[in-house]
Amino acid sequence: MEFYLKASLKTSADPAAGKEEIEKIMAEAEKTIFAKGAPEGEGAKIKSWSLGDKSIDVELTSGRYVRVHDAVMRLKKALAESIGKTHKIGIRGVEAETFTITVPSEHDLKNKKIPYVKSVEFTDGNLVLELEVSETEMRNQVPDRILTLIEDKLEKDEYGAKAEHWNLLWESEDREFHYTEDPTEDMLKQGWLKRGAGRGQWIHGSVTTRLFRVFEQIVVEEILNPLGYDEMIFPKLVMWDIWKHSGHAKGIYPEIYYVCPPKTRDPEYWEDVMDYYKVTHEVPVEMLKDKIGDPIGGMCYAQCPPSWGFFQGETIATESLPILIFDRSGTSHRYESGGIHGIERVDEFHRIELVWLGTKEQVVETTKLLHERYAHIFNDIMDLKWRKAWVTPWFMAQEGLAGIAADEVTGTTDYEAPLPYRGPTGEWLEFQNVSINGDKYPTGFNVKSQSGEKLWSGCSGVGLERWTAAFLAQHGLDPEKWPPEIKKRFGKMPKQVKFL
Ligand SMILES: Nc1ncnc2c1ncn2[C@@H]1O[C@H](COS(=O)(=O)NC(=O)[C@@H](N)CO)[C@@H](O)[C@H]1O
Ligand SMILES: [Zn+2]
Repeated sequence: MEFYLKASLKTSADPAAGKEEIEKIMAEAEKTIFAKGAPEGEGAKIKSWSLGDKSIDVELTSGRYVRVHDAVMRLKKALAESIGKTHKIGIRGVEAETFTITVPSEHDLKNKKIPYVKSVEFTDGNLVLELEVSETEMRNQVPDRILTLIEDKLEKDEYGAKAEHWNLLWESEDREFHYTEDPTEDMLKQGWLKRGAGRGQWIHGSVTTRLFRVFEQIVVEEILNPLGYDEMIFPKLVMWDIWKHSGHAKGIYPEIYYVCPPKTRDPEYWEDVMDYYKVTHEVPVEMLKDKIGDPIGGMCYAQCPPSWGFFQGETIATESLPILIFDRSGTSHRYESGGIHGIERVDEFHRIELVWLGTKEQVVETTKLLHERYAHIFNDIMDLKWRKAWVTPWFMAQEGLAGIAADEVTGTTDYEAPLPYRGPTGEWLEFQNVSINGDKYPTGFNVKSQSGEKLWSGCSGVGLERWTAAFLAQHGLDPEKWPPEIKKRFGKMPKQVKFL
């Protein structure tokens, strides 16, 4: 990997007068200003330099230490101090004439439209990127972000785009399944629910709603109350700024439902749209496009990110840690893959999101307690066949990254259940997860602790559609056949609407 920069340092006067000082600085640079912060001999190098009548022209190369754009700023500073004092020659600015980054790669880039990248050439095992950057971009680490972007792409290709990491942690004993139908088909037949007007959207009748609430109540009574979680209400319309801090802005675009505000509330502005509808009974979507503003963000996707707005920029008192909160105040929306998935994969879903925040020890301890409580629910109350696996952390997957986290503590545990109707080799359903997110969110949202110790956090998403899908797929739709605890909590079958 190589950085190359041909730059011209614009001077306020002919630099020839300072030739001696300039020569000295150039001669020593690789041992002094270009060496600081780099392992022995791995700093920036001067390929050539010369004096113009109002500039000092230089060619620099570097590896990943003391990169050429940092090196040229150090050179500018050293030169300005020296010839500025002795000859009153100022350095006006740095102009990058040629800036290239060369990265070894097996193949070309698919997307070549990268900000500040003029061209991408794939020649004999290398990607050669030609950048078009000013001093501002060089100071703002734009070349570094471009290199990171390329290396992430190459790494992801190495892992294989969707190479999800999966390591079995635990599996409950096998159970006999007396029911092997597709519960969604059965529920439709029995009128428990109906498809909504939207893609992957359902309208839940009294029975599935009751079942959601039974599962929710179990989470409240078996986990949230005993472990001391307090309920909060997290925003459900998420602004770009939140997703910038949470990292979602790196890779969430294919799956979010975008939200745009009207350009104005003035009814006159909308009169033509209303008239159009009243006459044609069609919504003039084309007309709407230029009457609504740019997307301000999207519908709730991961559910926990907006909670961080509550802690952002704050220092938390030791007595308040660990913070244990949960939200169940609204829906999450994802533009999921096409095709009909029944209720196990929908575009609009209902989740209880638990978030915990504290020192690393507190977060690890809290996570352990959670795993124990969940096991108790799935083994002793829901009588499920299930397993849990160590997987690519959800926040990496949602930033389009693959692999596993740096340390063995940070990461996501997926809880999965077999759906008998999919057959013995059918894919198991991820029905919830528990994650230790390391210091990602406290750092991302600049949350500090009174003790100064790094804050860690974790989160767990309980998907009510998923719990219901797993439970009904294994136990069927007849409450008489449900585990006693569920049957008791469910009570008498609620009355249902009779359609003729
Ligand atoms: N399309 C979907 N339909 C139904 N439930 C879903 C869908 N996507 C996610 N969920 C539920 O939400 C849970 C967590 O989603 S996640 O993306 O894996 N993880 C996160 O977003 C974390 N913030 C924890 O919620 C999943 O385990 C599942 O129970
Ligand atoms: Zn979360």
